[in-house]
Amino acid sequence: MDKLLIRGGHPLHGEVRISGAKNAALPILAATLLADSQCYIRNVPHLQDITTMMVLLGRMGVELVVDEKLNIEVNSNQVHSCSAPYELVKTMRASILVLGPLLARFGEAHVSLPGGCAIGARPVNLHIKGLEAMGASIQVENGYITAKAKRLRGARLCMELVTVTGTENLMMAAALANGETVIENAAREPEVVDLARLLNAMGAKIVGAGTDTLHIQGVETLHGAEHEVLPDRIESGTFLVAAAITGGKVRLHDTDPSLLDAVLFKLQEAGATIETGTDWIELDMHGQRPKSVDVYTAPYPAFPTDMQAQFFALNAIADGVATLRETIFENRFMHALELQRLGARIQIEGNTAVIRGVSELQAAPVMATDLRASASLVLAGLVAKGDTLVDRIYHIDRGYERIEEKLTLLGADIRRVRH
Ligand SMILES: CC(=O)N[C@H]1[C@@H](OP(=O)(O)OP(=O)(O)OC[C@H]2O[C@@H](n3ccc(=O)[nH]c3=O)[C@H](O)[C@@H]2O)O[C@H](CO)[C@@H](O)[C@@H]1O
Ligand SMILES: C=C(OP(=O)(O)O)C(=O)O
Repeated sequence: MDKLLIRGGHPLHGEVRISGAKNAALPILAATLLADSQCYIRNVPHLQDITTMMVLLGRMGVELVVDEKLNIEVNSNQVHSCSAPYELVKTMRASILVLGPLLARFGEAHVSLPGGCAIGARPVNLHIKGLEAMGASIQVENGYITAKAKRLRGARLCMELVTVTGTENLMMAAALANGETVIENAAREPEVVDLARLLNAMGAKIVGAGTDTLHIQGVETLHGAEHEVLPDRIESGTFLVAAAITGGKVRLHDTDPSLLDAVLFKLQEAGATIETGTDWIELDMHGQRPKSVDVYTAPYPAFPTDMQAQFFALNAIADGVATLRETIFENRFMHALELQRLGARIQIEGNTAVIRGVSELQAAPVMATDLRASASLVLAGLVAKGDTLVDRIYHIDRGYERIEEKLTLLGADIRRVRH
């Protein structure tokens, strides 16, 4: 099994290109199920989750042609199966995103329940409830969701809580429903907006993406379209923390600073100088140790839960005491125990962690438990004294494209080893 071996102590300097966003590319690939002609998707990141989504679509009969840059041509006119089997869904929760499109276009879907994961229970009850309100008949049996609907009908949906993939699933379903759907308390994440952009290019009538109320006028058919996936704001944030934690200076290209306000404010509070242009961000830490910063996660545009673990690592070596509150997932502090193995001083009570920064971390073997937890261990490894070996990095490969190559370009001493 692959591991990452990191020798800490090298401030990062240089430039790095940011990939397309995993959390936008996944719903976008699922949305191609809705089109009756070819879609062409550019800037797709090269990630394990993308491969899983392509395998899943391929099993249904979707034709995918991928070039060497991972631009993808997708044609879903030969779909012969509306099933998403457990063996694929269990490796990637985002497989649930095929439920809405399959039901809306083909009238049926048989999708494995994704189950919980390390960061929380993550039920999909609100996806199901929304589709039922749109007229679907749904049964949950033997670990599978079986949904049927001759044609979905528009409905007024008031979401009990803000759910990103829930909003995406219902928006895709509503695009082909009969009549108008209104989604209140919708997720405002940039990835939802990117998906709406593709759907509208396919002929959908969606108004309000990026606000908490979506109006979707259903249409009879959707056609193919071209789309460029937006930059990954979480990969961007992770590389900025890598620069900040090591006291370095890094410029990100092909990113979008406007998607990262909450994270950039926190990095400035930690002592970084930040400059931005339309598609670049430069962070300079001037060789200084970061100052502790409090973090409170909440739906966009507040501070993203997907950056909480990275700021945990930053605070572990910062000057001061920080309080981190995780409000989205009930079990997203799994990295804390591993960071403690590196010498971090952490106290946890419920959804709140108090981190007393230490001036130095000590290397140790550590184990990744989920995607962003692995990122936090890599970040800590970049500053820990000695060689940190990060195990179970298949988690990191789900969401970071060639992370060790990109960090090496910035001067980190990191390599993939097989033990
Ligand atoms: C592929 C993708 O885009 N993943 C992102 C998406 O996950 P995902 O869409 O799964 O996360 P949600 O926004 O749905 O989850 C938010 C909260 O709502 C709860 N909930 C959700 C749906 C539901 O039917 N019932 C329910 O109770 C969840 O358990 C969680 O506590 O948004 C999360 C929150 O920004 C991010 O961390 C993930 O990276
Ligand atoms: C939690 C994440 O992803 P997923 O929803 O795919 O598990 C993430 O990207 O941090």
